[in-house]
Amino acid sequence: MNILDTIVVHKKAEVATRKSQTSIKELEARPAFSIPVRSLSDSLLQEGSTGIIAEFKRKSPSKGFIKEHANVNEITTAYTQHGAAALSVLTDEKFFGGSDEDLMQARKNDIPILRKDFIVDEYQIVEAKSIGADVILLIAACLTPQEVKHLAEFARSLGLQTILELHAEEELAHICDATSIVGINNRDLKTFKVDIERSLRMAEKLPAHTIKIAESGISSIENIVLFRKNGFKGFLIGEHFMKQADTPAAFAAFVQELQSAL
Ligand SMILES: O=C(O)c1ccccc1NCC(=O)[C@H](O)[C@H](O)COP(=O)(O)O
Repeated sequence: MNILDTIVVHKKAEVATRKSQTSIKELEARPAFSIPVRSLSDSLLQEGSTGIIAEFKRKSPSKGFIKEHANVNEITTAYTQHGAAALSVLTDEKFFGGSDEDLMQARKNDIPILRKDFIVDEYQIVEAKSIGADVILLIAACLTPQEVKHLAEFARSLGLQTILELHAEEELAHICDATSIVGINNRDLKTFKVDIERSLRMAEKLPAHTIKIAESGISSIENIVLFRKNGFKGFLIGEHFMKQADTPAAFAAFVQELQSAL
């Protein structure tokens, strides 16, 4: 079994356990469930936006530990203060060392937050809203087109936006009305190989109105300038910032350099 299949099997079991512990009614009663949702598309399309979706990521299946004891408050606050367009917080514990608590801490910041997890069930979308997320991710490689449509429409009914993550041309059939934001993952989630050109090749195939996000393996200003020239509005970056000894300072310097390059 490849890593993505392993994660999905684990996630389905985890969701079953969580459902037996906390009802939908209890999730809906949490204060964060009722707070206004921030729009990712508005933030990415805003004049002068850096477009950076800055990710808080302690470890990953491809790299192991990146920053095991990272402080979520310190890092997400610095990302926000220094110009991130949005935050991405991994909530998967087993494979990424994240937690719902990390996202709840990050919610102190007033910019859109992506719950970065492996969503296979409506329950996780209610849960995302109940911990303060504004956006969910649906990964085409682990869902059918019908499941994507159903889950994206469900997210929309709760006021949440969806990023549909694609990796291969065959997955273009997963695009639907409720998925106007599409992320192209440069990392093959089965082999971990990163190919920055993948975003550029796939971008040409997307419907014209799509808001395009390049994901994974982005580590330079040149990468972002090239993606922008090709119509990308968003850039999901985790490892490059998290692996720096001083993540807040490295992020601030990166944004400053980006702004002078644009
Ligand atoms: O990052 C991984 O190793 C990984 C492995 C299997 C499934 C998903 C994985 N990552 C999730 C992501 O999509 C990235 O965290 C995100 O795009 C940021 O990528 P990066 O800037 O390369 O950390």
